[in-house]
Amino acid sequence: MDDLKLFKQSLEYNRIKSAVKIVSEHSHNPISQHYGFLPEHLTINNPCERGNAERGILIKQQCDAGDVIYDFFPQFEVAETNQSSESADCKDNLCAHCLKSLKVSKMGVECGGCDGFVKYCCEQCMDADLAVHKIECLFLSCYDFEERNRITCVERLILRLIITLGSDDTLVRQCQDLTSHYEVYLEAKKGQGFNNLSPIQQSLFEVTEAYLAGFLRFFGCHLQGLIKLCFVVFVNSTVLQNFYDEPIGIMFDPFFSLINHSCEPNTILVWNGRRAALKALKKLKPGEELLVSYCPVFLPKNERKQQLQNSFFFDCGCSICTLDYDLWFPSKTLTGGMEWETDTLDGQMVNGTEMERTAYLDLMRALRDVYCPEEKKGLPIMHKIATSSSQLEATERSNLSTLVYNIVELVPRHSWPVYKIVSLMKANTTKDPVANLRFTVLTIDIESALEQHLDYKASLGMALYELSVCLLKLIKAKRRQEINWSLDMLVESALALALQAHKQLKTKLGSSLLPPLADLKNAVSDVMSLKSTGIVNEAAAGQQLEALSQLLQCGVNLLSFCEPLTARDVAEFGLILESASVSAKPINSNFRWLLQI
Ligand SMILES: C[S@@+](CC[C@H](N)C(=O)[O-])C[C@H]1O[C@@H](n2cnc3c(N)ncnc32)[C@H](O)[C@@H]1O
Repeated sequence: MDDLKLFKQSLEYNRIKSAVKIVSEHSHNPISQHYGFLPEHLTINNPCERGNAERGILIKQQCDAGDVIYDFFPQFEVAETNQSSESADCKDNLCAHCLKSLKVSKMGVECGGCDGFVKYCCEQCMDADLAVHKIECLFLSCYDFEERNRITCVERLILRLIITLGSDDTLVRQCQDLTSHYEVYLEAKKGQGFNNLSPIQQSLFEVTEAYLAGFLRFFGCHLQGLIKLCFVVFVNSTVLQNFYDEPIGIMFDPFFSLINHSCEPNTILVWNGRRAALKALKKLKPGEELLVSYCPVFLPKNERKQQLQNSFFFDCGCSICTLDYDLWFPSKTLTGGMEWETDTLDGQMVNGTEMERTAYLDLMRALRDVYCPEEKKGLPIMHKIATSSSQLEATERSNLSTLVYNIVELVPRHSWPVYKIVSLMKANTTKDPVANLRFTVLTIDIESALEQHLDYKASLGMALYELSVCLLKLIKAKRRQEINWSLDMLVESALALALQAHKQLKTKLGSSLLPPLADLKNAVSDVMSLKSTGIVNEAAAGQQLEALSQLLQCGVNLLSFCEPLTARDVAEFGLILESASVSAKPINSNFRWLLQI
């Protein structure tokens, strides 16, 4: 009798089937019973013990920005099936158990049963994964080579979850109780099918049908439970990242799943191999809820809301989505009804009339207030820098104040791009915890960074770099659309910063000590001349992006002057640039006047 037949007659198979059935039933137990090993400083907030609308994780004690709140190995992790444009890491070069690079270990072991589809770095890892993989392997063996290579990491994670349920009662109860929103799928099936859903949800539901067909064929069991498990994974899983914040697969951890989303999160997940650390982005008081972001926070509000609805099936009710303006791009309220998405006003038109120009100026001023709503925070920060940097001359102090002021205005302090830089910087600084902390803190709060005696050169370099990366992220986000005013606005600000940074470094350090900055001036004048000639064609857009890349390189140089970067970091920066290349669209503007703000 072959292995598959034997398995289907086994006790294990029957246990899995009954676990799937239990998952589909309503839970009658208080959730806290399913999470026996909570860290002491965390608690589950579950006001009505069974409803989940307000359920989340609270911290019981105070913690500081940068502190690790929860350090864990996620219960399930599966690497991408194929290499993607965003990362070279995938299941073919990562150990399926410990996720270490197979290139480094050099002693890879392949599973013969599934023709090497699953690989490990050593025999120990293979043995540790055996209990789950022996069944996963039977499943994979039902497919030919090409079909198997189309199996996604999400499908594999659901499969591994189903298999594990057979031997883990706690997991069964947790899955029974986790939010899944699978009723959205059931209702769509009952009603008019998937036609009324957004295109992204339609394709997700179609993929779900394919997954379900495979699982039903193999396990021959309870459809309702299988559907719920697919949705438990959709709603509760998170992108698995490597040390460089590149997406390399998917992870699911039942405790981490209880953390709610906010577009203004107070925590962030940082990766180091298989280990995930949830870090505080700001000081947290006892009783405060931990919040992570499930989507990029620097997108405009309507895009964030759409992403959350498409992927997690909820309407975001976080502190900034409930504001009646868009914190990141508050154009609707402030530009008399123009929306970022549909805004066709380009630089040309803005230059066109005095009224439009004034509208944009107003927008800029308003942005300044929105980012610092409490007490126009930019001003005290400027003051603090000016008074604490006693070694600076008056003009330098005032320039630096303006510089920091601009950053506070333009970049949300918890912005993702900043975190990207930090993780890249980590490669250099992990050996030095103080330096590491210094960069972490910078991403969280400029004010407290100053208290950490962040040095002058580093802040200039970071300032420039932060804005450049922000720009590139924006280009990526706007890939399929026109490069419009918001990008130009940032270009100009980055240029202004670059010029100031260069000038101040020169004054401070003398030309002989300057890092290789010769190209900075060229980069700046390139962009400037493009803008002032007002050329409107594809080549001009391409050249501008090129000039921007150079600007970014200058940021890297400035940084490497402070802390040498590794070759890998520099290559990473190159990758960011590459992935930012857009199909060039006309750039119409001359925003020189923005520099006067
Ligand atoms: C990963 S779960 C988080 C834990 C969830 N509260 C629970 O008790 O199971 C994600 C789900 O929580 C709810 N949720 C999380 N953040 C939210 C937010 N900002 N606004 C509205 N609902 C949210 C949504 O139902 C979402 O699909």
